[in-house]
Amino acid sequence: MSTEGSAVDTLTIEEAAAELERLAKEIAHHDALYHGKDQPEISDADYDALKRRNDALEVRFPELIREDSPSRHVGAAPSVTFSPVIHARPMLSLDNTFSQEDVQDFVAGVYRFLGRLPDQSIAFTAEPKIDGLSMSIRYENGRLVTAATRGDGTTGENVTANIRTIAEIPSELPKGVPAVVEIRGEVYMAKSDFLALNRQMEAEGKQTYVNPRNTAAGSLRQLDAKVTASRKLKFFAYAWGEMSEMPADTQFAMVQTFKAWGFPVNPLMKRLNSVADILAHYDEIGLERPDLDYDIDGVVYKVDSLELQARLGFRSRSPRWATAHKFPAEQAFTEVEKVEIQVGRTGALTPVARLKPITVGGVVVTNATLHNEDYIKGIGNSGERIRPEEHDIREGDTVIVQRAGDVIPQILDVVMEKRAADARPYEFPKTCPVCGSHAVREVNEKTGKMDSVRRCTGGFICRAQATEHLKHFVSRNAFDIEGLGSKQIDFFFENEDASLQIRTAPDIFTLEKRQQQSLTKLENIDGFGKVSVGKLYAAINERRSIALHRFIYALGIRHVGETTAKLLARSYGTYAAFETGMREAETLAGDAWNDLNAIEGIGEVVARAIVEFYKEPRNVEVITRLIEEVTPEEAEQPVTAGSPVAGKTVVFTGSLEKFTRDEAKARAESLGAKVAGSVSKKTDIVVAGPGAGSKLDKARELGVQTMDEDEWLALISG
Ligand SMILES: NC(=O)c1ccc[n+]([C@@H]2O[C@H](COP(=O)([O-])OP(=O)(O)OC[C@H]3O[C@@H](n4cnc5c(N)ncnc54)[C@H](O)[C@@H]3O)[C@@H](O)[C@H]2O)c1
Ligand SMILES: [Zn+2]
Repeated sequence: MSTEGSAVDTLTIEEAAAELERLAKEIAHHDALYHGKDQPEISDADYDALKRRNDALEVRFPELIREDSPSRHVGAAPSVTFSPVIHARPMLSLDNTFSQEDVQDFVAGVYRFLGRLPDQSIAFTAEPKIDGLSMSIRYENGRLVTAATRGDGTTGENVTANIRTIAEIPSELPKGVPAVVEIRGEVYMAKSDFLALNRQMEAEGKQTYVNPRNTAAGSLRQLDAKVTASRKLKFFAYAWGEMSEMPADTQFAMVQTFKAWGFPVNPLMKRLNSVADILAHYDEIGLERPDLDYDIDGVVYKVDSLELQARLGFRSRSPRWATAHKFPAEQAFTEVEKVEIQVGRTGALTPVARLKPITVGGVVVTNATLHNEDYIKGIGNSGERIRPEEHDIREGDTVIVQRAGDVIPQILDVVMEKRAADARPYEFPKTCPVCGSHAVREVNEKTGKMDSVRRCTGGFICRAQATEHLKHFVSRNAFDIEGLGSKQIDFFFENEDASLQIRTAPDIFTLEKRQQQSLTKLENIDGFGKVSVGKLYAAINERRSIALHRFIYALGIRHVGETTAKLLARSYGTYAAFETGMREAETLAGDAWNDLNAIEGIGEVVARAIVEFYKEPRNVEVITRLIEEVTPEEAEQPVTAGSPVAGKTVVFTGSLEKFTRDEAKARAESLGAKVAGSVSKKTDIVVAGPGAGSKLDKARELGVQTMDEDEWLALISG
């Protein structure tokens, strides 16, 4: 992304101008998606990073500030779906601050601008920044007349009918209010209502929503106000537009007046006199955040005196008298409601923290992985301390959760101030919670070190291991059987009726035959039906012949992932040769053992795991039954001789139109090429489809050969 670009200082003026142009386009694109369609395609943190890059460039090159610069604009143009409303006073955005230093600078800037000395104290208000959408509601002679979105700050969308459906917003104000009153604030959806809505969508088989903010905005900007009415939106008043008469002379008193007029206002708003107090309130609000029933993404500070606000005035898109102190990106505080143990395919006991739901980086998070029992105690994989000893994770603890990119959310630390007096250290079970067998931490024979993972020793008697095995067997890169997902596996596994039972992989392939002879018909069972049962059998039968590497991968041998399975398939060629080899290697010595270890990419740990797997008679028995139903194909020997791309490293980027990513990758690999995910000096060829971005730029920068799909096809077929 452009934010990773060179330091601003080293750019030439031409480079800076080009980058500013690109940033203006890119940010406008995201603004339109976020504000116009309520459907962002990048996280707020990524968006903020683009904005910061733009700001930094403009500070360094003020002469390059563009007419269409994102630093001069608010939101996005209003949609033509609604009639326009021209705001009597513009609706602006807020400047952002991200660190304590930023806040100090903001406060110091206010003092400097007003020519005040530090002892001539200026009061500020601090209140949560509600993550919803801003609204301006106009009352004339005490009656609601129009409600408008912010739009581009000057012109908003007329959503009066929709706003009238929100119970919390009064349609009439008490007697004696000024003739013209414009209340501004945030429309939002409560977290609990959001979760309930998603549960309902799920039950109806509809797509669920991503976060409360986009759902609130989408619910409000509806042509049919009935939809809005069904969504239980809420409101906080915190600002104003045109006022024919001012009822108060401070920010704080204004908001209190709104409260008296019947508007909901945020109870966490405070008036404070020093930077230290402001920052303390920020921390306090951060701690309260998980318990609030609405999303907030920071704390807003405003100069309290309206007279001083007027003197400070505005920049092009934001007031000089306010700033939004954002919470750190992708992190949030929440509570660990419970620690649960999941048992995996290999018997590993993995602790998972069930969290009080919270949105982190725009996504609702309800779980975080705790990895293993050492991790709970604050010990890392190599035995190093990652948290102080007393910061062990306990049920009921308030914790800091982090989500980075698509990875599973992690717990960074425990907030000790919030720990309950009676919180007890988590006791990791010594037996499998599913089958009750002993769960042990094996000692590595070589290093003498204890494995960080505790495993159930139940093997085949453990229901968790057996079902996870089956789920792995039907997964995308293994047998890939459509219609046989996690839910269905659980259903067939638990079924008491023998004609409907799937306990081991071969049972999948005998299901149809058993069903033909049975009176209990799958198609009569809830959730199946004639058509889907037909489809399921077809999907199963389609896999009666399968690539050897998929077959080996599907067996679920410990440490044998997709890559290892491919290596094995390539070296042994047929399943029979593979199994014979493994059984001959039983003694961990001799030719067969040496052959296995000689395969490049297969180390001793993996080799041992495979041989151990075949020593277990139950495994061999299941595979024997499986082979009666399924035929693993002979592995294709790579035709690399004379291949124009043999030994080359290839990267695919952008959207490919002639084949899927998986297909392109398989084809390249079968021609002896290596397919990599990122571009480096070692890359030989970058194949770029439409929409290719940073990878293509990088390739050009490094002088790597680039081509489009057609050129690639010509190369490999010529
Ligand atoms: N992910 C994306 O693609 C994308 C695109 C555009 C914007 N965004 C996100 O939207 C935000 C930028 O939008 P913005 O220009 O509306 O600025 P902003 O949301 O950062 O700040 C201004 C807004 O804060 C709101 N607000 C909430 N509580 C308030 C309070 N107590 N007092 C005053 N104002 C309060 C108001 O609606 C105001 O308009 C950023 O968080 C950005 O990350 C994301
Ligand atoms: Zn078990």
